[in-house]
Amino acid sequence: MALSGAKEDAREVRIYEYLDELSADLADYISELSEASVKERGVFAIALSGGSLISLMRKLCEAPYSKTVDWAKWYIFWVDERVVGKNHVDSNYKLAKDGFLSKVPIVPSHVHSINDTVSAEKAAEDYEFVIRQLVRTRVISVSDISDCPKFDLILLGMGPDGHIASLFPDHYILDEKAEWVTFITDSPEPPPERITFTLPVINSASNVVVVVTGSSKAEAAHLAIDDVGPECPLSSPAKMIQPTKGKLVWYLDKAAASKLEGTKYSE
Ligand SMILES: O=C(O)[C@H](O)[C@@H](O)[C@H](O)[C@H](O)COP(=O)(O)O
Repeated sequence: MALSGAKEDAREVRIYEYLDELSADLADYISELSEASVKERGVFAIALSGGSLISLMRKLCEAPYSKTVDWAKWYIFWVDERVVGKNHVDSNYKLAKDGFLSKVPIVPSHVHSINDTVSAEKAAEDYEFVIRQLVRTRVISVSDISDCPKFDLILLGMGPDGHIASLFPDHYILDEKAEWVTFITDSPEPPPERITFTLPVINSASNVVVVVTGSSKAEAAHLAIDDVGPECPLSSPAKMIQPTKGKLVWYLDKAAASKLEGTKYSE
């Protein structure tokens, strides 16, 4: 049984006792979003993050999804990436390739990883250019209220400090409004050089899913999800996930949800 609570109309919090159950429901939800998007637009543009998210997506590589998902229509992007070689142990591309992409029949030319041969600044610029081209051809949709790309699904993890993508607390790039993709060279967590989608792009997505597990994230989850008023550090990046028109769903395990207020059981 999952706990769930609709905190606001377009925001839902799903809480699971067991990771296997979380993983199964996550696979089911992603496959539903893929089906809806392919039906509506003919494609599914999905942006991945790193961390434990990839292993929690494992059930998508299994039956029935391995056969039922229209993999040929998937286009893969990264919400954030470490500026290291594609074979480097820190590469989010490598993580996704080893744990997910190599196990499902996604068209290799639909996989859009960063240019790993240039500086962080240039990699961000190049990646934004790639995204702009795909917005032009409508592989990626466009927001009707901003000029931002509208990804069909953005998948995020969250760190114990409340960071999402490579948007860290108190960092000046939280205020970045002009760029779609930006870069940092001073990440508080190694490696220091990263590229990341900016908040306006994350908040323009049709769907945002944040997957958070473990007790070390409980306080950050509470601050991000609950209405904590002045207690909340204003710069909690996870609290800034507020899709303008899209739907936000939090997937939490019991440990990560242990400090949440007022969540009700549902069948
Ligand atoms: O590069 C990073 O800073 C991390 O990969 C980060 O983006 C990750 O998504 C969160 O820290 C959650 O990671 P876990 O789910 O593994 O805790």
